[in-house]
Order: sequence, then structure tokens, then C-alpha cells
Amino acid sequence: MINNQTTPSDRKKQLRQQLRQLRRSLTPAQQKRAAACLAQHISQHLWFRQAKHIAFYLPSDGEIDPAPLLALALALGKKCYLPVVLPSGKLQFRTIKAGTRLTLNKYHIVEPALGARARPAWLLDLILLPLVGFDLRGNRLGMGGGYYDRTLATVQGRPKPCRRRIGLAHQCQQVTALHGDSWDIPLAAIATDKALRLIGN
Ligand SMILES: Nc1nc2c(c(=O)[nH]1)N(C=O)[C@@H](CNc1ccc(C(=O)N[C@@H](CCC(=O)O)C(=O)O)cc1)CN2
Ligand SMILES: Nc1ncnc2c1ncn2[C@@H]1O[C@H](COP(=O)(O)OP(=O)(O)OP(=O)(O)O)[C@@H](O)[C@H]1O
Repeated sequence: MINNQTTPSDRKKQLRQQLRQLRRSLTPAQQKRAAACLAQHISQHLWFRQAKHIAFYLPSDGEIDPAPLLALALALGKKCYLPVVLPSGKLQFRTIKAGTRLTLNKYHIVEPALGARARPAWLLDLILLPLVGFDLRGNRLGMGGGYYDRTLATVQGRPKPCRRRIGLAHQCQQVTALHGDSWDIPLAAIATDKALRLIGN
């Protein structure tokens, strides 16, 4: 029997493919300009200026590139971290600085090798998360692994993870409305090449 009904999960997958295709189609010049604009928006924000420990990511699959901001943060003496995927389905945030040994994870994304010091998520001052898609209510579509959701989930008996979370994306990744899932961790702001917008509650 053929089942033609699409579920919310099918639609999420389809949207993910479309938005990933869209960001991959940006030219190197567009990517470079977007990364520079993003760095400008975030570097002026109080949350960045106040933060001593910041989680970044290294771009893959056309994601907006936080590298210029990472370079600035390192130059300012801030401690910077990158996500490392663990077999448990969670992320560990490991320190990145000049000379940190890097390796490729199972998704071919660069991450610090074993040995780099890790910092728990609740001791980070600011977390910059990669987005595949977003809406202006702060709903977030990620790569579908649930890594950030699992890592930042509030579990009773555990300290609260950092709430200053900024989702990063190209402006073209905005959609009218995304369906939020019960496990989605809320974003406090979204930063694109165009603006940094705080999410109102
Ligand atoms: N730059 C970056 N780093 C990151 C993330 C991210 O979204 N961006 N993550 C955010 O959570 C984690 C990795 N999460 C991922 C989850 C799923 C797939 C994925 O489905 N990739 C393949 C197919 C699977 C495979 O090859 O085994 C694909 O490209 O379709 C990739 C990364 C940690 N590091
Ligand atoms: N706190 C959690 N505990 C256990 N499983 C979870 C949790 N959060 C999410 N998941 C699982 O992860 C899967 C992927 O979730 P979702 O599609 O929201 O990922 P995503 O947010 O797009 O990905 P990512 O966080 O990797 O960028 C879901 O099927 C969900 O069951």
C-alpha cells in the first residue's frame, strides 16, 4: 500500500534539504561578506563584550562562518571552545587556540582532538549555535542530530546551562514559521549577516 501522507517530520526533513541547498549555493564572496557582517553585529553586543568563555563552531555545508569573530575573541584574550560530538549523542565543548590539534568527526566537521581541555556547558558565558533554519519567534531547525538539544536540556539536579545562546545563520535561512518541538532548547537571539535580533518572550 502506498502512503502519500506527509508527516511534520517529513516536512522538516524536506525544509532542511532546501535550506541547506540554499546556503551551499552562496558564492565565496557572499560567504566572506556575510562572515564579516556577522562579526560586526556580534562583537558590538554586550553579551560578547562581557563573555570570557565562548562556544563557537567551524563552518560546514555553507553555514555562516564565525571564524572572523573567533579570531577577534582570541585576540581579545577570551577562551574559545568548539563542539565535539560524543557517542552519547551529546556535545562536549573543547578549547581552541593557536596550536590546538584538530581532527575530523564522523560528519567531516573539524573539531579539537582528544586532549584539548573541555568546559561544561553551564560554565560557558555565550554559546553560538549553527542554524539550518529559523523563524522570528526563535524556533530553530538544526542538522537533525539533536546534539545541541540534548546537551543544553535542563535536567533536574544539574546546574542550568548557559542561557545566552545566539543562533547564527544567513538571512536567507529565515522562514515564516517553524514548528517547535517539545525538546527544542530556546534561543535568546538570532544573528545573521543583516542583524542581531533578541527573541522576545
Ligand atoms: N559546524 C557545525 N558543527 C557542528 C554541528 C553543526 O550543525 N554545524 N552540530 C550540530 O548539531 C554537531 C554535528 N551535528 C550534525 C548532525 C547531523 C549531520 C548530518 O546529518 N550529516 C550528513 C548525513 C549523516 C552522515 O554522514 O552520517 C549530511 O550532511 O546529510 C551532521 C552534523 C556538532 N558540530
Ligand atoms: N533532550 C533530548 N533527549 C533525548 N533526545 C533528544 C533530545 N533533544 C532532541 N532529541 C532527539 O534528537 C532528534 C533530532 O532532533 P531535532 O530534529 O530537533 O534536531 P536539530 O535540533 O535539528 O539538530 P542539532 O541540535 O543537532 O542541530 C529528535 O528525534 C529527538 O528525539
